[in-house]
Amino acid sequence: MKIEGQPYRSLWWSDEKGCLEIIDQRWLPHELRIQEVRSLDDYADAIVQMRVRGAPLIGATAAYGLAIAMANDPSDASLAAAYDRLHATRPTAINLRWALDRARTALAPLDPERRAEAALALAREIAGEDVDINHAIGTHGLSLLRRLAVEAERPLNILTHCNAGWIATVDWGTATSPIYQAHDAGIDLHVWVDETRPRNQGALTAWELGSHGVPHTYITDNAGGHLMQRGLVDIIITGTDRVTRRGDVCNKIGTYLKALAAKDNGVPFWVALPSPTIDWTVSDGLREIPIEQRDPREVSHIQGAGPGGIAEIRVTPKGTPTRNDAFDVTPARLVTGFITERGLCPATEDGLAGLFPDLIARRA
Ligand SMILES: CSC[C@@H](O)[C@@H](O)C(=O)COP(=O)(O)O
Repeated sequence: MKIEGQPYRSLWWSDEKGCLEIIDQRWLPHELRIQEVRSLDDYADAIVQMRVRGAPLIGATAAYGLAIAMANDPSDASLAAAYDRLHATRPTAINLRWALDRARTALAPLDPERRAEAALALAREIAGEDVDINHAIGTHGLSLLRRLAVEAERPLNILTHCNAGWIATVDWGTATSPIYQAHDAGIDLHVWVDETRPRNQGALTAWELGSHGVPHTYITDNAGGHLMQRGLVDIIITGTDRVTRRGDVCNKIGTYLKALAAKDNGVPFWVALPSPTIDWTVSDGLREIPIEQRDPREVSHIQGAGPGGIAEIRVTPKGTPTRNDAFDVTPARLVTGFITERGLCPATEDGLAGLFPDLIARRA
């Protein structure tokens, strides 16, 4: 997508510099900073610190991380250590394990001398596939939005939570891909952007949508139900960090409450789902998906841009205990359906298996 008219991806490999370059998302939406990622430590740090974030982008970054490890030392021990190091960075988004498993399966049988080149080619392939998958999600989502727009007879109001935008992926985004494609197709729409405390990923979504000229309004996390009660939300589209084979959706904290309010108000709740985000090995999202516990400081303090740069201030009394669950699980029964790269389907095991019969063999 474009920033001030110039096309960007969230990461790209520079042959000239011999390293990966990323948009360091900690500085967005205030500053566009590009960072070179060179060592395995840099890769792990980029994911842990959320310089790169969003399930698909974490997966693609990890694939490049394994490639760097193989360039430095292609031995079996190095492959195993790099896998473990990267896998330990963040626990919830399944795309991380998906990308690492795919790379390890491809690299392990190879002669070590061939691993570096093969790992880099595979990382490029994973990044390229992500772009294609997200574009296809957008095409299928566009047909859904087109139908709703005809019924709405006014600008179509879409609500989204967190940032499942192009910077959470390599390009296009998942939840935003239908929005960008609908906007580009001339559909009159407006997006309610949830703030998404504590990391305020909504500000990233607002920055993206603003750069693309998509009409939007930034709202507090608690406003969604109120807007739904007043008929001001026609559809919700979120991304996801992991979907179980029966269709439970793990996504950024607060998603569950939006789904509950949507059910109560008859608002369709759709989830944009790339197939690498399906964890076929688990069924019950509440019991089986590990929820990342992040630094309580993200709750007790807020960050923003001030006259002297980026500033952090405390919002709680000193010493107040805080807890920071980064994700929650929305049971499949609250999800209207999935928008995938192969089309739309209900949030059920049969729905997913019908679209992805070639992938269900990954079931435990
Ligand atoms: C296309 S991204 C889908 C999800 O990864 C996104 O909604 C989300 O929860 C991101 O969480 P984050 O903690 O910012 O990595």
